[in-house]
Amino acid sequence: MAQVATLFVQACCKGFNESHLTSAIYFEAQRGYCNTFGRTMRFSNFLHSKLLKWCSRSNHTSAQKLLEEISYYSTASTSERSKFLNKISVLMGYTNIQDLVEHERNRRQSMVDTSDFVDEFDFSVIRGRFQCIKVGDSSLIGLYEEVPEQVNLLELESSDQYITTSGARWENFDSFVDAWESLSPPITDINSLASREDKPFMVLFDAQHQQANSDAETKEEKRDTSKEPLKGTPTESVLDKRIRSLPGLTSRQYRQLEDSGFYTVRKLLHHFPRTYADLQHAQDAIVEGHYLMFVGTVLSSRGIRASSSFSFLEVIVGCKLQNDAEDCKIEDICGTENKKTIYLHLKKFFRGTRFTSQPFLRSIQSKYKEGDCVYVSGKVRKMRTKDHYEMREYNVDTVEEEELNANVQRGPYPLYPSKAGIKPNFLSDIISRVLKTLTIDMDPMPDEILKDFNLLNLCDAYIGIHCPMNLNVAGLARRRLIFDDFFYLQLGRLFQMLDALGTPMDKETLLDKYKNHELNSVCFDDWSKLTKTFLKALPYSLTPSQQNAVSEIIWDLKRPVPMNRLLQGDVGCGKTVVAFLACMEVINSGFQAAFMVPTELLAIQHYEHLLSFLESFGGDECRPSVALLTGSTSTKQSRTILKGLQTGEIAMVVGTHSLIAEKVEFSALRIAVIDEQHRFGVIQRGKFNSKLYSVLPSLRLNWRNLEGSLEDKAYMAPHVLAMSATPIPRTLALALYGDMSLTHITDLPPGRAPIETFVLEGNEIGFENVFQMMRDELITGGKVYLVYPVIDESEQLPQLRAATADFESISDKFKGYQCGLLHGRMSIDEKDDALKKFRYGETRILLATQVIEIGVDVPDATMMVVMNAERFGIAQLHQLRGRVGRGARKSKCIFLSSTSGTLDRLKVLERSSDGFYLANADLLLRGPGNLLGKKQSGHIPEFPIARLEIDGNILQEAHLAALKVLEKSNDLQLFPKLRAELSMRQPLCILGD
Ligand SMILES: Nc1ncnc2c1ncn2[C@@H]1O[C@H](COP(=O)(O)OP(=O)(O)OP(=O)(O)O)[C@@H](O)[C@H]1O
Repeated sequence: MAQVATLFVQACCKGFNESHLTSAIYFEAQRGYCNTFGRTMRFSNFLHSKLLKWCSRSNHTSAQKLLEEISYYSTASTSERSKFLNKISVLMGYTNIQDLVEHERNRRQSMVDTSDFVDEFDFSVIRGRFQCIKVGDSSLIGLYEEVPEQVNLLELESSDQYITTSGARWENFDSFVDAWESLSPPITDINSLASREDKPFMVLFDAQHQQANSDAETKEEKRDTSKEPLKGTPTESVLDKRIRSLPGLTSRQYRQLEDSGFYTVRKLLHHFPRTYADLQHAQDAIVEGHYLMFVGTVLSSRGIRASSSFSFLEVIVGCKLQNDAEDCKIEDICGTENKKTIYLHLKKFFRGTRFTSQPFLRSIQSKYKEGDCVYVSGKVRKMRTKDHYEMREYNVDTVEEEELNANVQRGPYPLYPSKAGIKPNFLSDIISRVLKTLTIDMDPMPDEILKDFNLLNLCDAYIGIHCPMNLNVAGLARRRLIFDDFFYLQLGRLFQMLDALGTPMDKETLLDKYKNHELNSVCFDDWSKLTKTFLKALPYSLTPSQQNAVSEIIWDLKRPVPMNRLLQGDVGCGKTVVAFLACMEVINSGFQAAFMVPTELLAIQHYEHLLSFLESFGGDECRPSVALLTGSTSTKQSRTILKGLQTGEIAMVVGTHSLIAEKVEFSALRIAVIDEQHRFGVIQRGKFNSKLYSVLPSLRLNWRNLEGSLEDKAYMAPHVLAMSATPIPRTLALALYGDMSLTHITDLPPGRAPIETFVLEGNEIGFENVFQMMRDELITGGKVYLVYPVIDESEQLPQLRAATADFESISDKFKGYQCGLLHGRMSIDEKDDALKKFRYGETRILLATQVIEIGVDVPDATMMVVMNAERFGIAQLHQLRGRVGRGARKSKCIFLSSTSGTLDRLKVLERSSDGFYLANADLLLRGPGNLLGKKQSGHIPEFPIARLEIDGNILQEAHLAALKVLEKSNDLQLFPKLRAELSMRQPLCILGD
C-alpha cells in the first residue's frame, strides 16, 4: 500500500522515469486494479503525464490512442483497467502485463539482494515537488488512501524494505496511528481507527515522530472503538464507523457488504438512490412520446431469437388504470372498480450471434418473474392493438407490494442501483436502519454556515436523500451533500495554500484575494498601449461586464504563474472581443498569442474580424502581424506561418486544432485562447502546455518592446483562457482540480432586443404561418436561417426534413430572394463562400445544418426557423437561436416540431432566454431521477451527485463558506470537527499532475 503512494508522489516528481511507471503498474496489478476513486484518479493522472511525454516526444500513435482511453481509467471496471494496462505494458516493450509483473518482481528481488532499492525513493525530490506534503524530517504526509481489504504480501515486504533502507522507519499500522496522534492531535477521527482493514488513509512519517507515542492504553482504546455504540462525538464521526458496528446483521451480510466496498457507514450512506419513483404521479394520462411512470405486474418475460444474429427480450407488464380514457389517474391498484388493464411491452434488442444462444436468452428472461410487482418508467409508443404500448428506453425496478401501497400515499420511493451483486432492496433496508442511528450533532459544519447558506443539517440531509417526504426535500438534501463535496474540496485547497504561507499577513492577503473580487483586476489605466489602441479601433464600447472581464484577465496575465481561466457568458454576449484584448495585452509585452477554435469556419470568421479591427488602427500605430492556420491552409502557406511563429515574426495565430500539432513551434507563446472549449478534449487543451516558452536572447520578436520588456527568464507554460457559452462536466472538473478561475460576462451588448420565440407544430398550418413570417421578414430587409437536422433525406427517417431536399422548393417559394446552402459535407472554401454571401446580403435565406451552431456571427440575420426541433437538445437549440438577435434589429426564432407530443418540452424556450436556466431545464426534462443516476450529461465522476449545469452556484457558495471558515481560523483549530472531517475526505486535488 505504502509504495503505491510513494510511487504516485514519485510519478509527479522531476525524477520520474519509465521504471517508475513499471513499478506503478506492477503495484496496481498486484492490488487487483483497485477501484477507489482517489487512487485510480492519481494513478491515471500519472499515467497520463507519462503518456503525454511519449506522445509529444515521438507522436506515438498508440500512445495517442491510450491517452484518449486514460480519461476513463478511474471509472473503468477492473477488467477494462487490466486490459488497458496490458496495452501499456505492450507499448513499453513487454509481451503483456504478466510479463511486466514478472520482470518487475525479478528486478525488485535482485535490488533487494543488492540493497539498491532505496535509490528509487528520494524524499528531497518529493519535498521539492509538494511543499504541502511533508516528509523526512518534517511532519507527516497525509495521502489519503483506501486501504484494501487484503494487502498483498509482496507489498508489505517491500514497504519494510523501503523503510529500513531509506532511514525513515515505517512500522505497522498501529504505530503510525500513534505517531499521527502525537503529531496532529486535532485530527481526532484517526482515533477511531480500529484496524488496517477499514480506514481510508495512508500516512508516511518520520522515525523520530513515530517514537513519540507508544502509549499502549491509547492503542487499546483505539482498537475498541468499533464496539462502541453508534453515536456522534466531537472526536469521532459516526460516518466512519465500520459497517460491522451496525447491529443486527449476520456475518455473511457483513462480509457481503464489505466485499462490495461498504466498509463504513459513510460508504453505505453515500450509495444514493438512482432515482425516485413518484408513485403519486404514476400513470398520469398516457401521451404518446412522453416520459411516463407505471406500476404493474409482470405478466411474461421472454428472450426471443429472431435470427441467427438477432434476439430480443420482451417483458409484458400489465397495469391497471382507471377506465377513463380522458383521465387515466392512478388509483388503489388492489381495488377492482372501474379499471382497465393496459399492457406495456418492454423491449430490448441484442445483435450478435453470442446473444442468440439459449443460455443467454434464458438468463435475460429470468431477470423478471411472472407476478413481480414492478415500477416502470420510460417513453411510450402506441401499438396497433388497443391498450398495448411499447417501451424501449425504459427502467424497471422490482418493488415490494406492501411498500408500494404505502408509498403511493407517502412520497417518493427511492430506487437504488445494485452494487456488486447486492440487491437494491437489501441495501435500501440496511440504509434505513443506518438512518435511524444518525444524530443531529454528527454534523461537523458550523451552525453559522448552515444558517448563512441555508443548508439542511447533515442528519436531515441523509434522511432527505434516502427517505424524502417529497421531491423538494430530496432536492434540499441533494444540495447539502453536493455542498459538502465542494466545500471540503475548497477548504482543503485553501487550507493547504495557507499552510504553505509563513506570516499571518500573507495568509490574510491570500484570503482577501479570493474574497475580494476587486483586488483581482487591474484598472483601465494599467492596460497596455496596444490593448488600448485595439479598444479604440472597435466600432463599439465594451459593456461593463466585458470591461471587468478584460481587467480580471489582465491581472492574471501580469502574474508570473500561468493563468487558467474560464470566460463564461451566454451566446452573443461578446466573449471574442474580450479574448482579443487579452491577446493584445501579451503581444504588447513582446509575446505571442494563439486563438484556437473548433471549426475552420469560425477560425476564418475570427481572423477576418481581427484583421478588420487591426485595419482600423491609426496610421502611426504599430499593428501586430496575425495569421490564420487551419487544416485547409496550403502547405506553402503553412510553412511560412510555422516559420513566422518559430522566429517570432507572427504575433498572433488564429486556427483550429492544427495549432497544437507538434510541428507548430512558438518562439514565445504566452496566451492560448480556446474558444468553445468543450469541443476540445482535455488532452488537446493540455497540449498547449507542452509549448513552453523560454525567453532567450536569440529569439527577438520583431514587434516586441512596444512597451514592456521581456523580464521573465524562466520557462513557463502559456496562460490559458477558455471560453464557453455552455459549460460541460469536464470544465467543472478542471475548474476544481486545475485551479481554474471563472469570469462571467453577465450583460449583453446594449440595444439587443429579446428574440421572439415561437414553438409550432410542423403541420400544414404551421408551415404556412412560418412562410408568411419569412415573407414579412424578407420584405422588411431581414435575413433568414433555415436549420435542418440532416443534409439529405433518408428512407429510415422519412419524417426528417433535409437541407438539400428543401433547397429547390424554398427557392421556388421565395422567388426574388437568393437562397444559399451550408452543410458539413461542403469544402471549407464552399462553406466560407456561402457564409460570406449571406453576411454581405447576396443571399437572404441560408439553408443550413447544425454547422452554424457555434460562433457564426452575422449580426443582421434576424430570423431563424429550426426544422424538426424535437431532434435537438434544449441547450443546443438555445445555441442555435443565439445566431440571431446579434444586432439592433428585433429578431424571431421559430422551432417547428414534427410531433405534437414534444411541443411542451420545447415551450421552455419560449419562456426563457437564459442559457443556464435552459441547461437546467433540459436536464430536468430528460426525466425524473436523472439528477442522481450516473452516466448522464453533467455528471462528474468524482462528485457522484453534482451536475455541472445546475450546481455551479453551489460550488461558488461552498467556496465562500470555506473562505469564511478559514478567515475565522486559519488552521481550523476552532473547528475541530471540520478538521477531522477534512482529514477523512480524499484530497482529490493534491496529486494531480
Ligand atoms: N460591447 C459591444 N457592443 C456592441 N456589440 C458588441 C459588443 N461586444 C460584442 N459585440 C458584437 O456582438 C456580436 C457577438 O459577439 P461575439 O461573437 O464575441 O459573442 P460570443 O459571446 O462569442 O457569442 P457566441 O457564444 O455565439 O460565439 C458580435 O457581432 C460582436 O461584434
